[in-house]
Amino acid sequence: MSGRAHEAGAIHGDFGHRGPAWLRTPIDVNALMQPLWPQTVHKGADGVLQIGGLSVTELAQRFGTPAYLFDEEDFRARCRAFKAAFGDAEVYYAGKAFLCKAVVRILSEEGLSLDVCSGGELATALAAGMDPARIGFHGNNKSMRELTEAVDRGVGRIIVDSFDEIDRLSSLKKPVKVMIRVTVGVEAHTHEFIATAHEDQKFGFALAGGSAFEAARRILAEGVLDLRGFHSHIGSQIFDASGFEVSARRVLALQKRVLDELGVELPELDLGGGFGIAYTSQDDPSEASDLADRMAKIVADECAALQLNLPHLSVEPGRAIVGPSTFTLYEVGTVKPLDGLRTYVSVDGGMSDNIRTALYDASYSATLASRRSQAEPILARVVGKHCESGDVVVKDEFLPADIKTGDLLAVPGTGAYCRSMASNYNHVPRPPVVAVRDGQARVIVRRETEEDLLALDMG
Ligand SMILES: Cc1ncc(COP(=O)(O)O)c(C=O)c1O
Ligand SMILES: N[C@@H](CCCC[NH3+])C(=O)O
Repeated sequence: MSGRAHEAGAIHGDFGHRGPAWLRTPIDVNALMQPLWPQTVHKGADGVLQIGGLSVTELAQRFGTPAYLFDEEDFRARCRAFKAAFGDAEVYYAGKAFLCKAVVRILSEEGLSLDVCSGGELATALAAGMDPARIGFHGNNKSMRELTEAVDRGVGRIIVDSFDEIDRLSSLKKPVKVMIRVTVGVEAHTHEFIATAHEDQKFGFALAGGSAFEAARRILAEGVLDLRGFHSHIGSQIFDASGFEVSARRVLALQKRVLDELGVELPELDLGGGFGIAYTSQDDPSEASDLADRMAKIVADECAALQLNLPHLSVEPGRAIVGPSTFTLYEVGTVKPLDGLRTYVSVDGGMSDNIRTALYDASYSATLASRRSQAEPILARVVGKHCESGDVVVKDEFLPADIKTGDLLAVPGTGAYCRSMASNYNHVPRPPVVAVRDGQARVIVRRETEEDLLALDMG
C-alpha cells in the first residue's frame, strides 16, 4: 500500500515542507485505512473519524482528550485470528502490552491464556477471574513474595530466568510447572532496546556456554519442580520470521541434548512473542497465519530430523493482538510554523501517554480526525506538552495547512506499550481507555485526576 493523503495519516518521507504534488490529489481515504487502523474505523464524508459506530467528536465530548480509543471488535478479532492460526498451540497474550480487567475478561471469553510479568499483572488477572492455570509468569527478578503468591494461587507455569530463581522456587517444595527461558543468541532485527535473545543482556539462561542445559540438569536432578520445556523470546516488533526459525532450531537441539544426556523428553516449547505490526504505511507485517505456518513447519521438520516427538507449542504475542486495536485521540493546542522547516503541532498529551517515540525512535502517523480539509499538506511534527524537546509523538507527518487549535488528531497503533508504559511526568494525569463497540462506549480504565496524583503525596 502506498500512502497518498494526509487524511489517512499515511505519509512519510522527505518531500520538503509542502509535500509532493501527488499528495494534493483527491483520494479514497477509507481505502488507505488498513492495516494501520482498527477494523471498524472509517472516515465519513465530513472527514470525521468513526470507531465502533461512534464519531470521535462525540467521544471527545463525552470522555475528553487525550484518550485511548480501544476497538473491542478489532481486539476480539485479533484474539480469534491468533487462536485460529496457531490451532493446537497455546496463545498466551502478553499482558505487558496492555492489561486491565476488561481485557482479561475478553481474553478468557476468547479462550486465550495470559503471560504476566509482575505481581501487579498477576493481581489484575486474578481480580478479573482469569483461570490461574492459564497464566504463565515471566520476569528476570521475581521476588519471593511474587513467587509464593503465584504458586499459592495455582499459576499454570513459571518461566524461570536464573539459578537464583530456581533455588527460590525449589525452596517452596511444590511441584510447580516451569519452563526455562533460553537466550538463543539470535540477533533479532529490531531496536537494540527491545531485542532480547543476544547473549549480553539480562534475560534467561544462555545457550552458549551451557547454562541453559545446566539449568535443566539441575531442575531434573533436584526433582522438586516439574520441568515442561524451554522458552525463547527473541525480541519485539520483528518482521522477519527467520529469527523465529533459527531460535526454534537451536532450542530443539537443546531439547535433543537433554533427551540424549539426561534421558528426559521435554513435552513443551514456547517460541515467545515479538510479531511486528504496522505503525506507518511503510510497514508490512506478516499475517498471524503465515507466522504460525512457518513456525509449525520448522518445528515439525526439526523434530523429524532430530527424532523428537512434537512438543506442545505455545507463543506469547502482545503487540500484534492489541497494538492495532487502539488509536489515541488528541486535541490540537498550539500550532507553530517554523519558516522553511516544518510546523510544530502541539497536542494535549505527549511522552507521558506514548514514550515509544522518545525511547525507541519509533515512527507513528497522525491524521486530522474531526473534519474534512482541502488545504494543501504541510510537513508537521506532532509534539506533546511536556518540558522536553524530545517530547515528540509523530516525527514527520503531512497535515493540512489549515490545522488549528481545537482540531482533533488521531494517532493509530497505540494499543501496545503506550498506556502500559504511561507516566505522570510533569504531573500530567494519564488518559482513559475507552472501549467502543456496536455504537456503545464504556470506560475500561478511567482518566487519572489531579486528585489521584495528590492522593499519593503525603504532605
Ligand atoms: C517474554 C516475553 N513474551 C512476550 C512478549 C511480548 O512481545 P510482543 O508484544 O512484541 O509480542 C515480551 C515482550 O517483548 C516478552 O518479553
Ligand atoms: N515496550 C517495548 C517492547 C518490549 C516488550 C517487552 N519485552 C515496546 O514498546 O516496543
